Amino acid sequence: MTPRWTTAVLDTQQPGGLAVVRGPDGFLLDDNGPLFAREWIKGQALPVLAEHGIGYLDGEPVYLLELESHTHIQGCRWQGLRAFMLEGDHTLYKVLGYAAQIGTWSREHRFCGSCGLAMTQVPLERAMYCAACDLRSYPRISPSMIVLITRGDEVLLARSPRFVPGVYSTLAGFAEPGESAEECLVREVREEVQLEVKNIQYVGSQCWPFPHSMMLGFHAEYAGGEIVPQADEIEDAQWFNVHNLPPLPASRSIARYLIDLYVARRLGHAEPVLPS
Ligand SMILES: NC(=O)C1=CN([C@@H]2O[C@H](COP(=O)(O)OP(=O)(O)OC[C@H]3O[C@@H](n4cnc5c(N)ncnc54)[C@H](O)[C@@H]3O)[C@@H](O)[C@H]2O)C=CC1
Ligand SMILES: [Mg+2]
Ligand SMILES: [Zn+2]
Repeated sequence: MTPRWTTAVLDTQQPGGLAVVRGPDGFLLDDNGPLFAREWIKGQALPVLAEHGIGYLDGEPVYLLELESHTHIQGCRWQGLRAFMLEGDHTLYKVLGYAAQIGTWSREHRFCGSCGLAMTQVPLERAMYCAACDLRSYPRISPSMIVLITRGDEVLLARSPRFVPGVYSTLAGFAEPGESAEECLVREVREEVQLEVKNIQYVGSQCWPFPHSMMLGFHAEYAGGEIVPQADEIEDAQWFNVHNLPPLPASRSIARYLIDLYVARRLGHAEPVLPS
């Protein structure tokens, strides 16, 4: 089956196609959603910072207009990417998640990080270029590990002060230079709860465009220690029985998948599918 959405670098000199519009408050949307006829929306005198051709949706070319500032358009409103992740059509969320990462990168790479001069878009490549330094900057992706730690019928879940009240999730953290995903896992688990783990198994990965994480999902077994939550980062961490779980993260997150997968295996239920 042909995928409905494929990413591609498109020539912005070509007319036509569809456009998504991103500003400081998320994506623009009207009653038909966040995809606009490109020529029409470009005629609305928007404060466009950058335009990128991002791919094909059902065969139609799709472009991103990244705006300089907030703007009002009659009959339209703004919605953040998280709301599309929670409620929207999955393919549309993939389009917008990709657009958000390209928009963030393009906004943050207008100037060369080495010499400070303005950078230009490289035609037909997803890169910004500084001619003075002969330097290309590509979209940033930040590898992050995420792990479900288990002890028989119990799973270790924790709360960050940033979470929705009541929700508990798996431990996660950004990889640092010089470490493998497994080393990152061992370090983050020690830092966040002071536990030791064994039998580390890679489970799967997920793009997490908030703003540019690549989640590498693992399962690990408890090997020792008492839970000591990290000050400021971890509000609470507990062992929960698989029959008595607290409110969990959104169903499209790999955090939720890691929990659901373990519970399904433990209870002999059908296994969930990892959301891309
Ligand atoms: N898809 C999912 O199911 C989940 C995704 N996540 C994501 O995983 C990522 C890491 O999780 P956290 O616990 O927040 O990380 P963390 O435990 O490493 O702590 C966050 C801190 O890392 C630093 N930081 C921020 N951006 C960084 C970067 N690009 N590289 C290195 N350090 C950075 C900052 O000091 C920040 O306060 C986040 O993007 C988070 O949104 C977290 C949980 C669930
Ligand atoms: Mg963390
Ligand atoms: Zn430069």
